[in-house]
This record gives sequence, structure tokens and C-alpha cells, in this order.
Amino acid sequence: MEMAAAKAASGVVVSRPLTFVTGNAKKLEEVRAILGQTVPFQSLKLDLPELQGEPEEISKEKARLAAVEVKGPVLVEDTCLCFNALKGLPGPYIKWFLQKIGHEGLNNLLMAYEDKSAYALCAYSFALGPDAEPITFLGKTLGKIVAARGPNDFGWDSIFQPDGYEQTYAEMPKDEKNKISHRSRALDLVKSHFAEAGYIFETNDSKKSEL
Ligand SMILES: O=c1nc[nH]c2c1ncn2[C@H]1C[C@H](O)[C@@H](COP(=O)(O)OP(=O)(O)OP(=O)(O)O)O1
Ligand SMILES: [Mg+2]
Repeated sequence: MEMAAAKAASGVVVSRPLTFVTGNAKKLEEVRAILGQTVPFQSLKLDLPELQGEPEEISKEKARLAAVEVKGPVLVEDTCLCFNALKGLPGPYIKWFLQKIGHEGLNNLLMAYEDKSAYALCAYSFALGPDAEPITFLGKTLGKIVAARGPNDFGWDSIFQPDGYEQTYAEMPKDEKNKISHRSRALDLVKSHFAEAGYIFETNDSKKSEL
């Protein structure tokens, strides 16, 4: 399907709403908090298949699949947790590692190593439609892996302590995490890109909302 994008005086009017596709409610919560005020979007709960490979490629392929499903502009995200001692693993496979071995198992993976440093990496991909090539934006936060501290309500938040902080992501107030997180850093780039392109996405109530 061809995406109609008409030039308006103030920007590019995209004739469809932007859809953020994710199967993860906690992710969506953070994206709402970080992006919500600036960029209007709707969400679609869909657990898209993820190809093995480098984070950027996984994210791009997710965007391609999402754009075909939605038939319009989509934003997707793939998050990695990378241990330096393990040359970046579990990386994109963190979801399955977490599911199978949990916080303690993830700590145990590093038992044989002195180096507990890690980084959280977020790869956002945006596609204007099913025929458009997705663009990717990366955000990274450095830290280390610690024994779980704080509420256990979002993934590996309780075992990741960002550099310069005494608290894990889980112990930090949400707005504090959202200031320094891998997710907010990647979304800053997404926001800048939308602002530069001058996109005006159609909103659900069919009012056009300017950036
Ligand atoms: O800020 C975060 N703090 C803690 N944990 C996090 C965070 N962000 C993602 N996570 C978890 C969710 C999943 O276990 C894995 C990423 O996998 P990832 O494929 O990106 O997420 P997902 O499958 O849950 O949702 P989606 O449908 O958007 O792919 O790390
Ligand atoms: Mg996923």
C-alpha cells in the first residue's frame, strides 16, 4: 500500500496514525511517559517474530513485519542486555535467558568473571509504511549486573545498576529511570528525527497533531 504523505506548510502530514507495536505492557508504559506528550501514537499488542542476528537487524525486521500488519507508519523496539565479560551476550536473547534462568541465573553466568559490567541497548525502528525502508535509532546505558534489588515488575530492572547510581533501575523512581535509560536515549533520537522530517501524524480522533 502506498503511504500518502502530503507536504503542508508546517511539515509532512502523514495520513495515518503512528502505531507502536509491542507485546510488552511495561515497555508501552515507559514509551507513553517518554514519547507521549511530544508524539501522538496508538499501540498494538502483537508479539512479532524476531530473527536471530545483530540488534539493529532484528529491530529493522520487526518494523518491516509490523508495517505489513498495520499497513501504516510503525515504531517498534528491540531491547538487549549485554554482558561485557560474555562479549555482549545474552544481548538480544535476554528475554529467553531471563525466562529460563531468572535474575539469579543471570548473576551466576558472571560468577567466573571479575568484570560485571554490562550495557542496556535499545534499538528502535521506524517505518513510514510497508514499502518503506525502516530507520533505526540506538540508545545505550552503561552499568553493571548486581544481585536483584527493588521491585520485580519489569524484566531485568532489578539486576541492572546504571553507572553513577547506587540504585538499580528497579529501585529508581520511574521518572529518574526514564531520564537516563537506554529507552529514553533512543527515543530522543526518534523525536529529533520526527521533528526534522516535520511529520504530523494523524491521530485517532482524526485531528492532526503537530510536533
Ligand atoms: O527497560 C527495561 N528494563 C528491564 N527489562 C526490560 C527493559 N526493556 C525490555 N526488557 C526486557 C523485556 C524482555 O524480556 C527483554 C527484551 O526483549 P524484547 O523482545 O525487546 O521485548 P518483549 O519481547 O518483551 O516485547 P516486544 O513485543 O516489544 O518485543 O528485556
Ligand atoms: Mg520481543
